[in-house]
Amino acid sequence: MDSQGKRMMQVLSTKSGATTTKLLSPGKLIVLTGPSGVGKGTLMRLLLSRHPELNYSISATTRPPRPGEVDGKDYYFISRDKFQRLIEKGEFLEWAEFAGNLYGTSRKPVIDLMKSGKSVLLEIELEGARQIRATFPELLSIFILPPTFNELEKRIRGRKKDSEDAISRRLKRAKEEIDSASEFDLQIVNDDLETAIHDIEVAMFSGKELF
Ligand SMILES: Nc1ncnc2c1ncn2[C@@H]1O[C@H](COP(=O)(O)OP(=O)(O)OP(=O)(O)O)[C@@H](O)[C@H]1O
Ligand SMILES: Nc1nc2c(ncn2[C@@H]2O[C@H](COP(=O)(O)O)[C@@H](O)[C@H]2O)c(=O)[nH]1
Repeated sequence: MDSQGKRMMQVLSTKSGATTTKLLSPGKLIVLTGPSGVGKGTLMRLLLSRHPELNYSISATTRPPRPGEVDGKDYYFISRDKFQRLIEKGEFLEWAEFAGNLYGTSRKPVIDLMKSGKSVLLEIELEGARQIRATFPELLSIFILPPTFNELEKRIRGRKKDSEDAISRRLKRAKEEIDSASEFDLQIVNDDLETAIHDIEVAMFSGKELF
């Protein structure tokens, strides 16, 4: 088996705590989307730590860094002018305005990873997910839902990272986003974190295009 076709062994944890050996085929694109605060980032970090063959693309944003966020690790924090220039040069695979800031996925790193047979996980908002789905119809797209709207609000507030203005913009947008959940391949409720991870893993490892 050559490096492109090499299937990597992966241990898939199950809800019972038992493990099963699974193979994730390379060169796949998986998109996690859903409202702000639903837990996409938390799920993505867990998936990346458990499945080293998955790759993450660091997004660019015009949002100022939150305390503790690191440029080049959490995001590339850039000015609106620079972001606009990158749009004009066609450097983004997708980009969108969300709650007053611009966010985008750089084209080259994602395409290079996929060309070299690596799998890529993107964690992006609704408009960007739609753009990616139009470009790569074969992708696996997963919409993460909160157990209730009240719980979503509790999570956004609980992380204490956003201003009141940002929280209300995000909650307003969340209602519209949740109404679009059925556009995506799968809808997974992030109530119990381990159950949600398990459900995503099942989709990743048993979807026909992922085997
Ligand atoms: N299953 C869960 N149960 C309870 N709390 C959770 C769960 N999943 C995530 N959280 C918490 O919810 C908060 C928001 O999670 P996170 O930042 O991952 O959301 P997000 O969808 O990535 O948000 P954003 O889109 O704004 O970046 C965090 O404090 C996180 O610890
Ligand atoms: N369309 C894109 N959306 C992105 C990208 N990177 C992150 N995001 C999404 O933006 C919101 C807000 O993020 P936050 O870090 O300010 O809380 C959230 O839904 C992210 O998933 C991207 O490259 N493109």
